[in-house]
Amino acid sequence: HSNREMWFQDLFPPNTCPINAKTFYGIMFDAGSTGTRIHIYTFVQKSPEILPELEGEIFESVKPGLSAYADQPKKGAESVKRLLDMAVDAVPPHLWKKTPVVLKATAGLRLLSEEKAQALLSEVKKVFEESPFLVPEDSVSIMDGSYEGILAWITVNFLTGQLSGQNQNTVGTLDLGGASTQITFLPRFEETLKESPGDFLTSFEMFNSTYKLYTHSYLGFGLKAARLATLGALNTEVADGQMFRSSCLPKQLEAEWHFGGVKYRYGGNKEGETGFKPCYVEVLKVVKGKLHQPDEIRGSSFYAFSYYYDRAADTNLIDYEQGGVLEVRDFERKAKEVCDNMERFSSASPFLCMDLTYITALLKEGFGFRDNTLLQHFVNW
Ligand SMILES: O=c1[nH]cnc2c1ncn2[C@@H]1O[C@H](COP(=O)(O)OP(=O)(O)O)[C@@H](O)[C@H]1O
Ligand SMILES: [Ca+2]
Repeated sequence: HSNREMWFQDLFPPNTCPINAKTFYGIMFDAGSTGTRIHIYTFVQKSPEILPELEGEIFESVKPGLSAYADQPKKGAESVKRLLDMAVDAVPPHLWKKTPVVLKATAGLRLLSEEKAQALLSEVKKVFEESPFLVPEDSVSIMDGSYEGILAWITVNFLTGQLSGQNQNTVGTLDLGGASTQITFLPRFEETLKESPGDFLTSFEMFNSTYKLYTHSYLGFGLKAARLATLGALNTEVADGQMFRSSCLPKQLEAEWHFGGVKYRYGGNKEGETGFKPCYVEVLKVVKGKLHQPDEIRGSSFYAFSYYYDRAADTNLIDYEQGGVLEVRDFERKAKEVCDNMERFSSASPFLCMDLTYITALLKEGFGFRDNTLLQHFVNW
């Protein structure tokens, strides 16, 4: 659309003329703990009475996430600026002023101190305000954990057609991020509603139905945060040169790792034990008794994505493009295989054993899933 078309738009009554179909754009940043992603959406409104349709999306991402710039907020904001420059090219200039730009940060920023998180958010806000786009009130913020779970649940159940029509067979969702993990489902039993802590239940309305969902975000239980917890390095002051060791890592390994702007040195149990058994004991300390276990989920199947998907695909449990269905015990089987043959898998990530063991423990001992609970692995969006 160009300015040339505008002068005659008024001549036609709305929705009689297809030229009246309006295109507009929206820019949304997902500031995750491991990376920042931009989604540039194109919508078309064919007539004023119906909801606009999503016509297209441009996606790009950068690593690391904003929280890695905890001590350099301006540099963090620059990483956002580089992505935003793509939107300047993608959106036609005459729509810049009408195109809203928002950024929602998740667990990486939740783990930072209030001051560091705010400094990052306010530098990003400056970048937005210097851009030609529309900057709504509250455009840069940390997303509430329960909203994060609900968003994933809506997306998956909407895409699979469970929210339209009569028979709504909704499926619960499991999201394993870098710093936090979410579980969300629609309770079917009165028991679940009665037994759940009040802040685990959220009602919302959509498409003329009210949904009361069970949802919770566990901060510090994302895959990367769990690595630190297993190493005993989460929420501790790290002394200079301090070494964190684990039986979940290759014996001879010694390396460095940056997370949330902090440098960690870690390595294997040079002298001590290595393998699935001692690793499971270590990981169990991180999850045991720390999560609420709703009885109802033991037998139901769930959609799993993010790092559940990535690690399942990395180890050929599922196809990288297609996804697939797994049982909880498949993760355990794979964890044993990798942990008890670490040399063979050392070309992949040195954390593969720890990650798979953590996923197994989180599912079984954390949430209380059965060995045969089905997990449908949904392609990450
Ligand atoms: O565009 C995306 N949308 C949703 N998840 C994504 C996207 N890109 C990557 N992911 C997945 O999210 C996981 C990383 O989590 P993230 O960085 O969002 O941490 P957080 O949710 O704890 O803040 C990885 O498994 C990654 O594959
Ligand atoms: Ca995420």
